[in-house]
Amino acid sequence: MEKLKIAGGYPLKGTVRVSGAKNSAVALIPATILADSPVTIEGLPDISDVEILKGLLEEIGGHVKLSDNEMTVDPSGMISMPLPNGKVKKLRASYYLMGAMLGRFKKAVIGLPGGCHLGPRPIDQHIKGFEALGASVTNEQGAIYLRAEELRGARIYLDVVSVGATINIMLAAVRAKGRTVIENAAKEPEIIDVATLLTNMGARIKGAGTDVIRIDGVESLHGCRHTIIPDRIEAGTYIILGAAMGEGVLVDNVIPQHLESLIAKLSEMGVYVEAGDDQIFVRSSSSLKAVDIKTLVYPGFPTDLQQPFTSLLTRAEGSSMVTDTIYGARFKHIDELRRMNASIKVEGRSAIVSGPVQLQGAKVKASDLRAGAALVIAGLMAEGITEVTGLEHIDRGYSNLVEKLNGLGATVWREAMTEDEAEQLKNT
Ligand SMILES: CC(=O)N[C@H]1[C@@H](OP(=O)(O)OP(=O)(O)OC[C@H]2O[C@@H](n3ccc(=O)[nH]c3=O)[C@H](O)[C@@H]2O)O[C@H](CO)[C@@H](O)[C@@H]1O
Ligand SMILES: C=C(OP(=O)(O)O)C(=O)O
Repeated sequence: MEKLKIAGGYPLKGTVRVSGAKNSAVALIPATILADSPVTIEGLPDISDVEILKGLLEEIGGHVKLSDNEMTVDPSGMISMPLPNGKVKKLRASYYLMGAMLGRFKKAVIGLPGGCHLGPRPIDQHIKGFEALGASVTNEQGAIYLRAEELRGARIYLDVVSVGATINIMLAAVRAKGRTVIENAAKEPEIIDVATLLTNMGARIKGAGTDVIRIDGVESLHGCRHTIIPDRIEAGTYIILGAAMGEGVLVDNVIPQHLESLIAKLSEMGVYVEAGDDQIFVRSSSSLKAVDIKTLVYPGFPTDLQQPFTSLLTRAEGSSMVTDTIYGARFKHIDELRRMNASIKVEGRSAIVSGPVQLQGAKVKASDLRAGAALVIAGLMAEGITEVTGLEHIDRGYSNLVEKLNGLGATVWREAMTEDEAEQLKNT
């Protein structure tokens, strides 16, 4: 087991290149199951979620090659192998195996997913969608059993705007008979990316990126080549870091339109942010103003940037309110930030940050992926050395983090934990 050590307090400068989007990758890879010939995806991030999905596709008989961030999946030999346990529990997005395997084989057994613990994360809307398409869905000892004689297009209104349910229903519907209409669909850029791949595979999808998606089912799908979109959350994390500590940080390979809510909030704080075609330049300021943020579905402020943004707010003058309307309990990073001298109160779905304070290095633990990002940013802002444990969460979503940070002039390194430290961590 390893920990991350950060020597904080130094300004950052230079260029950082953003990798492919985790939340696209984890849907694009299962989507390849639906084809009958090889699919190649370019620009995948070096993250554990991608490795785990590769292993899962191999378990069901896929031939998968992954090198230089490019994955080619030959799905022709795949079978509907039950996956009730094991790797499926290591990530959230294993739920996309349900839609993709149901779409291709009309049956699937998939264990309930893992992923970040952000409070309750039900999948009732996914199940509602599968049932509307004609599947019977049961939960047996923690695994979801899906079976259908045939899948028939249906009109499905999502009671909750859900990224996962929107994509999962698309996956199940592309090879169903007739037309499926998803109403109140999520509009995140990753949904458009998945629809683009499926369309290149021969699917007929209209309206991805709006709240009504129409899918006309086709008999079969074929292989193709697809380039993934850049990760707007990874980009946002480096932009926030640039806003906190940057003497001039250029974040390269971004789609600035995906980050408008973040850019607006940073400008309101007094951060210098300039968006180019596929780059964003950011420079901190000696005094930052407090702002309130409320997370919302896209194009609102992303919940996945709420935790990293909270670290930045510790430097702002005054009181900032952070409200998470998507995950009301996504505040496990706050106790750790307090250990680092932050002054933050949690009241219901909101955290109130008082600043400015000078953060101090400390030993902290990442409870989930973006809590990890928040602590890394805090460590870089802090005086002294910070040690972050729980790296398995951070490795789910940040490609080559140490190299990218050190490329900006940070001093960050991974170190093996002693046996005592590893034992202590297990008991916390
Ligand atoms: C792999 C992936 O893409 N993960 C992202 C995805 O997660 P995920 O797809 O799991 O998140 P959803 O968009 O589905 O969740 C949004 C909200 O709807 C609720 N809900 C969701 C589904 C459902 O069937 N019933 C229900 O009540 C959730 O509890 C949550 O409050 O979108 C989240 C919200 O942008 C991001 O934080 C995650 O990074
Ligand atoms: C919550 C996240 O991921 P997941 O849904 O994969 O757990 C995230 O990326 O911040």
